[in-house]
Amino acid sequence: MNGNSTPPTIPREILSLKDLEAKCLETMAPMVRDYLYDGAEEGHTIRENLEVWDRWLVIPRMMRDTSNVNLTPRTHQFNQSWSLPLGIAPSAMQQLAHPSGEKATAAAARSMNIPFGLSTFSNYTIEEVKDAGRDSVVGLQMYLLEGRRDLNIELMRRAEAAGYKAIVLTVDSPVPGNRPGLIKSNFVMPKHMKFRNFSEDFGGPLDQAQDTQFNDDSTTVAIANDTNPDSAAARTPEQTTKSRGNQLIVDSSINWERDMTWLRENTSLEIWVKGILHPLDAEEAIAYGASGIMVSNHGGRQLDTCVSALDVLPAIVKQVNGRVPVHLDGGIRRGGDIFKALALGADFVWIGRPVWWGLEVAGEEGVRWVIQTLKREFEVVMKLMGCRHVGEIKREMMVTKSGLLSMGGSGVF
Ligand SMILES: Cc1cc2nc3c(=O)[nH]c(=O)nc-3n(C[C@H](O)[C@H](O)[C@H](O)COP(=O)(O)O)c2cc1C
Ligand SMILES: CCCCCCC(=O)C(=O)O
Repeated sequence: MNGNSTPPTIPREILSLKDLEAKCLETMAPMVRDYLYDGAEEGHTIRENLEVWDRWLVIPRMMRDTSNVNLTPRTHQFNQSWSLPLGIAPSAMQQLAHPSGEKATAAAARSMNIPFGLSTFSNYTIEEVKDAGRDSVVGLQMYLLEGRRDLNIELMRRAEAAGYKAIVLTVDSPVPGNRPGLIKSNFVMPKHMKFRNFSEDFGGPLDQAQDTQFNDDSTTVAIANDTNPDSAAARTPEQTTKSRGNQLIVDSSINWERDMTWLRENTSLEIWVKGILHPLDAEEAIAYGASGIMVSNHGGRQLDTCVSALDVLPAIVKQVNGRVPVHLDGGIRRGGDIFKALALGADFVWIGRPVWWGLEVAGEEGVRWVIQTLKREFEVVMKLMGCRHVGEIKREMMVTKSGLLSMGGSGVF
């Protein structure tokens, strides 16, 4: 974190999120940097998430009077109107980047009228963050905890009471991904930071990664046995083993039938499903009552070499066919990326890591700068593309390089 005592601002020479990232890396502690950047295994999916956007080229239309452009999403999301089709995805332990952590992020989201999702593993409470972000704080991201569904129920009650709109169930993380960088840097959350949503002083789920991947003791065996689908799926949520005293463990036995039913029975909030990459999983989510779907590979942090969200988006949008909103995250760094995701059918997009760059450099102000920059870039792209509102963004405005070659001399070209 920036150690200056004067209120930090973003230096004038920083023009893009890429510049901000470089600035952030000048001061970010190596362990925090490793946690933020660490992807699964060799980082293929992280790179894919960043490169996929440039495989699509845009074909602009001219002379369409774009003097006034409306950037608001086509439809309300979480029953609210937002200034942009952009939100802040849940990410754990934001105090690592700034002492005000999730409170600063939520306040920035509020000031820009975009939504924010809070991680189960935040450093500020459901109530504190709601207070900082008010109507912008719409979702509580949920990991279902092994043997401690009582804690999940308590979190949901508190989210309901505080006025959250949705539980965002993350389905791509039955176990932490193989994250070697994190192990090498010996990542642990500093002692003075807490998972403040829990009254007990719990250890975090990433300690689990260290145990499962690199230790050779009896605990490892116990967890490995827990991932056996035959034994796990047969248990009720309450029967899942509470493996270790003070450590929160994500339930690796999560499954559609048992857990979506359990969630629907235990909360009045909307249930959104985060981490969908297959059209048939989108279908499962809808069948079990999901109010919305987030196409995501968890920022490349879980399964290496898995597809990018953008590449599978069209197939998922086709499958969903307008029944629920389809959102996307992963690798969004420019206003043009927002445009491309919408052109391929997303209703809304979310960002993860760029928020940490803003937090690190200038706290709440830095996060606001990130949102303002994406907004400004998106607006310019809309104008140059000849789109006066989000409803005018069309699939036909984009082509892949190989698609462009094969179009030579055909159709209107
Ligand atoms: C540091 C960090 C922590 C994260 N923590 C969570 C989390 O607690 N729950 C969750 O569902 N996703 C989590 N994510 C994933 C994000 O919600 C999101 O899917 C991803 O960051 C989007 O990709 P991007 O970082 O390229 O924008 C985390 C991501 C990062 C970078
Ligand atoms: C079972 C995965 C726990 C990870 C918790 C935080 C997170 O989602 C992330 O670091 O990514």
